Amino acid sequence: ETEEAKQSLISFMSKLTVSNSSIDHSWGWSNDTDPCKNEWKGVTCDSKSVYVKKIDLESLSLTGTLDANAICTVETLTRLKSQAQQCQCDKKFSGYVPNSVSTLINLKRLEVTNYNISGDLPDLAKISGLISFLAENHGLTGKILRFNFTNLQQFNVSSNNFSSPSGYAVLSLHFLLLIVFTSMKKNKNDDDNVKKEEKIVEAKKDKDVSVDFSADIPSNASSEYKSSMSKPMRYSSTDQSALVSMLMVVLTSPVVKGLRFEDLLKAPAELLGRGNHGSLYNITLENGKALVVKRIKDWSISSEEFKKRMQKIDQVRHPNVLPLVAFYCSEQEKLMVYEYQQDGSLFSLLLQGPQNGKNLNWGSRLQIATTIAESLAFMHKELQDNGIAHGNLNTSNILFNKKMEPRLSEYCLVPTDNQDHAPTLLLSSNDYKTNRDHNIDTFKEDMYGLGIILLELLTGKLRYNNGFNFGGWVHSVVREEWTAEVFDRALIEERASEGRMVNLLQIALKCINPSLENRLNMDEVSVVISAIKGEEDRSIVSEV
Ligand SMILES: Nc1ncnc2c1ncn2[C@@H]1O[C@H](COP(=O)(O)OP(=O)(O)OP(=O)(O)O)[C@@H](O)[C@H]1O
Repeated sequence: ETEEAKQSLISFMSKLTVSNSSIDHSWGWSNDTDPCKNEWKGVTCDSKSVYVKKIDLESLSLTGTLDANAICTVETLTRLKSQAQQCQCDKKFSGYVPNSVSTLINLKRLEVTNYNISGDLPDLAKISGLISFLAENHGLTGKILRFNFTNLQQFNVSSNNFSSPSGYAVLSLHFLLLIVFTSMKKNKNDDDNVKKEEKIVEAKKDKDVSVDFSADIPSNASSEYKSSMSKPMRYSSTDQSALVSMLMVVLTSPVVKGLRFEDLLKAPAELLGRGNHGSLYNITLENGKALVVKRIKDWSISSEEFKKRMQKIDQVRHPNVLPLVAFYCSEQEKLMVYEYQQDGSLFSLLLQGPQNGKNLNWGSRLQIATTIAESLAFMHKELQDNGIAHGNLNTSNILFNKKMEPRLSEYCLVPTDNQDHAPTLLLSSNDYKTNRDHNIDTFKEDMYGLGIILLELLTGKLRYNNGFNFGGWVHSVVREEWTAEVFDRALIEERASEGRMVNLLQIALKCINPSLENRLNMDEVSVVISAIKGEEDRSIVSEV
């Protein structure tokens, strides 16, 4: 996490206590630890352990002041949950929900029930991705403003002291909103020209009070996604609308037939990550289909060139390269759309260990290495003349299907013709910084990326590790002739063939050779890795 966010969290926790004693040190929440890497109690981070996503204090039996203001700098927060037990209705908590909570644009759930929270209800309309707001049994006051969230699934502010929108005091307003039906009422507005939705909600109330929650909203995507994506979508006539549709190109995939840019805007969106190349969102279309949208950052490539590259990529298909299903391109915005892959990435498998029946034993690691090298060799061969390499090869771009077959995603995100751009994308690790060469060739860079992936598979360690010089570490271990020490313990325990592991290690070291000239090409690498795999297969057959 950033230092600022960490300090905010510490300040937030400092106002809470456990039954009049101080906070348990074993929970973390201290200056010398990191909320994600040191797994602070109650904190959940993203899969790369970089930023805080959720805070759940429900099980910690805390008392004190819930200073929600303190955590408003933790912009990545998607959930804040803190619930006093029903038996603690003497309201040991106090606090308030500040208006600045609306700066938490990624917030999806805010659940603070049974505390002694007072003050006005914050302006929830600004957090358009909110799906749950539970704040029952408080002393919340003020007016419930007109708002409408297409995403909202739960809203409970029972037993508070609100006044109605028209100003009449309403005591103990108790209602549970059930979103029963969403009707789409498309309505073009000449000023902002965004699609509008009208939601029908059913309110079950214990007092005969009607509150109007309907208001027009531009879309139901998270506000960051929505606001960023809607900028280039300002159009003011039917002609321009048609032009916008032309900018959205749906490729040959039957899964998204007829997909329109408006469908992307309208769909609920969840931020999956912010990488070097931009932000990635998971969106769900009305028909239930889940897609991911990569909103590309700072790619100074002409629209024409972008379109050409995308169409070229579409023509070169390999079963282990995730196909692009659509793309969008305007002067301001470039988007790439893929199907959502629910079976995780190589990064998460290496980081979190075996999950959902997936296990990285020696056989599967060798299979993954062989498949990636083969698919890259194929793509490089087919796209050599067009100068299109993957450009961003890393373990989070290797996604699995149910059978644990790897697929490369985001092929072609880096233009080879833009030398100014390429180095910044590639300088994300210290090991590369030390070996950088200004004459970047993205095909060779793919080779470097593959080398690092092979090292990660062999060592079980991840390249991205706070200033850790991964490549340098491997080199030093090998130089000192401690080769066996470099391998993942699990592989040694499994009695994987040391000879074949050393052979693969040698290939990896060749791939990351600082001298670009001396690196092999992908076809050569693929042949050698397949040979190691063939040897392994034969040894298994002969053992049987
Ligand atoms: N099609 C997909 N389906 C499901 N998850 C995906 C898909 N593509 C990427 N992801 C996952 O989403 C997360 C965020 O992806 P993102 O591309 O932003 O990460 P990154 O590769 O580190 O960034 P960048 O490519 O910009 O350097 C990663 O964990 C990645 O594995």
